[in-house]
Amino acid sequence: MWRRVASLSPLVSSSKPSILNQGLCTFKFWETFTTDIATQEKPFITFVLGGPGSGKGTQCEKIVETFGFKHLSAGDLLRREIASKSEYGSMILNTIREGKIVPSQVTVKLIQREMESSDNKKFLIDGFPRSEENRIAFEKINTKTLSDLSALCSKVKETECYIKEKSRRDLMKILTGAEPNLVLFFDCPEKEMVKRVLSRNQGRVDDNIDTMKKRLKVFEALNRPVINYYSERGKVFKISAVGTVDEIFEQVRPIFASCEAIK
Ligand SMILES: Nc1ncnc2c1ncn2[C@@H]1O[C@H](COP(=O)(O)OP(=O)(O)OP(=O)(O)O)[C@@H](O)[C@H]1O
Ligand SMILES: Nc1ccn([C@H]2C[C@H](O)[C@@H](COP(=O)(O)O)O2)c(=O)n1
Ligand SMILES: [Mg+2]
Repeated sequence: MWRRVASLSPLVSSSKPSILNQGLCTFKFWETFTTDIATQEKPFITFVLGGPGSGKGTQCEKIVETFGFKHLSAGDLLRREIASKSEYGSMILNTIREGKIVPSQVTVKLIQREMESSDNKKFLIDGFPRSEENRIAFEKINTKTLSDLSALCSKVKETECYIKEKSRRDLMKILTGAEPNLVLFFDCPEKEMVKRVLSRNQGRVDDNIDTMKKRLKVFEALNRPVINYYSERGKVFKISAVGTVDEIFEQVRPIFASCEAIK
């Protein structure tokens, strides 16, 4: 299970060591602290990107079946909010109808809630980040983790346990997960995406030609820069989304099959 930093806090609330046993305590504390962190399972995060109707959701189902990921579709989480008539429901509905992007704090909160309540640590985050704003907001979840850890380390110093600056930084690196492990990009011609969306038949409010035109523009203007950002960091696997579902999956399969981290 993915354990959160907060679960470590009881470790630092133990009473201050006496002068005599301080060295031993420091050693034991450090050993326990680092072992606990090292054995912590970091989430394995895959972002699944591509234009509207490129087949992200369809391929995610196959990845789940084959590799046992937890699938989190940002669009599905937002539609669930609409259906549950939550406080943001009508704002989300209007935004989706307009083919625009819902404010990041709403979407990130929904994703974060699902991640934190999942026993599965392998996540497929489908349709997110849709914009640079989304991407940066997601990174901030982890920055918060970082500052939690910073506070934790200061507390450790207060109890006179000795942590070298370098160790502290290494620790932070181990615990943070701001970046996805990899990004799948389903590359599909616009004409094909339009055809697929207009014949999807799932009663979605955005599956009509007017909204679709807007979504395609938003994809180019806001989502493309995110794909470029991760491309520059060598994280993007570009997949040709033309062909049968099985043919496309045969391009996806080797990416995960060769990935030791998810076994
Ligand atoms: N390779 C394919 N060939 C033909 N049709 C496909 C293919 N893959 C998916 N589809 C169909 O195209 C439609 C869109 O697919 P899907 O819902 O997976 O796309 P998506 O990228 O998740 O879209 P959105 O961003 O709008 O949620 C669905 O009706 C799906 O069954
Ligand atoms: N990160 C996201 C993901 C989705 N939305 C909104 C806007 C999309 O057009 C709509 C449908 O998403 P899909 O099912 O196509 O992935 O949901 C968003 O605002 N932000
Ligand atoms: Mg989808």
